[in-house]
Amino acid sequence: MRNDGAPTAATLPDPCAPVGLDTGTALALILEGVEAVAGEEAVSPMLAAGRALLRDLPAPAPLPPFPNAAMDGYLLAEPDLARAAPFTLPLAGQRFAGDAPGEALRPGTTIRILTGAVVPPGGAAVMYQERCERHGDAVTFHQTPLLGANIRGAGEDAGAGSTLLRGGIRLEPQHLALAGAAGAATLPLRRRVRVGLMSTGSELARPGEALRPGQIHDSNRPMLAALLTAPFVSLQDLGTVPDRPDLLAQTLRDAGDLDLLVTTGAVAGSEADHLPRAIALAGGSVAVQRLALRPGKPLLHGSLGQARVLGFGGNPLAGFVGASLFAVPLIRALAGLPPAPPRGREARLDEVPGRRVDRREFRPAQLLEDGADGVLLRCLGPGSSARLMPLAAADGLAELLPGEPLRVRFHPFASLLAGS
Ligand SMILES: Nc1nc2c(c(=O)[nH]1)N[C@H]1C(S)=C(S)[C@@H](COP(=O)(O)OP(=O)(O)OC[C@H]3O[C@@H](n4cnc5c(N)ncnc54)[C@H](O)[C@@H]3O)O[C@H]1N2
Ligand code: MOO
Repeated sequence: MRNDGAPTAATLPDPCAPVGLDTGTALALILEGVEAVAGEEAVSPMLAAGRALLRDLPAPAPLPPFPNAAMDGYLLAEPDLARAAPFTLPLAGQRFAGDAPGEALRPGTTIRILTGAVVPPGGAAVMYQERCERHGDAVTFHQTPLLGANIRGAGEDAGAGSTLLRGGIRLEPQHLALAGAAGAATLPLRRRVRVGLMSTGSELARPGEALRPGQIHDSNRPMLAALLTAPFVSLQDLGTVPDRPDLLAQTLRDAGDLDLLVTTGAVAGSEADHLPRAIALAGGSVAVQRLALRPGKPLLHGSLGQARVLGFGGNPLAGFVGASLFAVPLIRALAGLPPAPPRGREARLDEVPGRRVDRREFRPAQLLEDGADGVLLRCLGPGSSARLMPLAAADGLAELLPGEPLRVRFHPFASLLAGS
């Protein structure tokens, strides 16, 4: 934790110091002691996609609950399955999906039955209609079905009381079909992770506001809001706050209950970087670490009340990389999901990028080829973490590997989103 006021040799980061902490160690520190947020919400399966289920979901009844037809056709009783086709039977009724089972099927008769309709007692097989011919009140069968043909048995999918979904899983469409089939009006979900987003900098004007000399508009909050949005996240926008410890501290005090505060700017340790002090004024405790990472060398990490705090450098690409490497795994851990830091895919570059550093480095990259010969990328832009146009034109980030001129790992943008 550094103090406000004039910088001293002790408070300024030393540019000649060894490159810094590796990102794996930094993530381990960030995740140390993190537990999934406590608190439960009952949520309709219509709105539950992408969130963690807290408890096992048992089947309240067998699935399907009754034997039913798997095809549109005609129902036969067991004694009639011994007949040699073709043979003709009188039509004794009909069952559509949603009808009650009704009377038992009498041997020597057939009934019209549609897919999903209850098979009444005595029904032994459905012959699908393509092998039958109806003439008024009689049906000729051109094929004899086997016992049980085209009948879905009660409980064949799941028995009553069996576990349909395990607690802890992230609910995807395939799981929600089962939750729907079980008739669950709501599911017990972990409450959303509350994430606050704040940009710091006296140079930042509000959206729609004309720029005064020396001002720019905020790129980081819209970008981070998009990166960190997920079904299991509730975002709170704390806005842009000038480099003043009192205003920063007041904003933090007003923020309410957060699980994670994500900030950008004011981490390099200059005399205008008041964020660590403001967090201390608001009752928190943070430290700025230097990482072996570009962009994103300075990283602020600590806590404020119940909330974890992560602060990234003000340059937009520093925030992009920091959020992808640290904020997304932390949010996932808080949401009770595996933190899964981005792994990327093997790829190669079409040419050696200039201005490389010997540490983990990320560059905006365009996908040139993705075929049998692997993934070929081109780095865009001059490698400046302030440039936005190369980032917007890219398909993802290329992770340059120390000592490897052309071999990289490719992180498509979609894979870096908290909700991916
Ligand atoms: N002498 C040194 N100077 C700098 C170093 C260093 O190691 N020694 N590191 C550079 C790197 S790398 C970064 S990243 C930044 C980190 O500095 P801060 O986190 O204190 O960020 P600021 O100074 O507030 O801003 C840096 C840069 O980014 C612009 N910015 C800030 N917020 C936003 C925003 N929300 N939207 C768009 N742009 C933003 C800001 O205007 C500055 O241009 O320090 C370097 N300097
Ligand atoms: O964090 Mo700075 O943007 O490394 O380049």
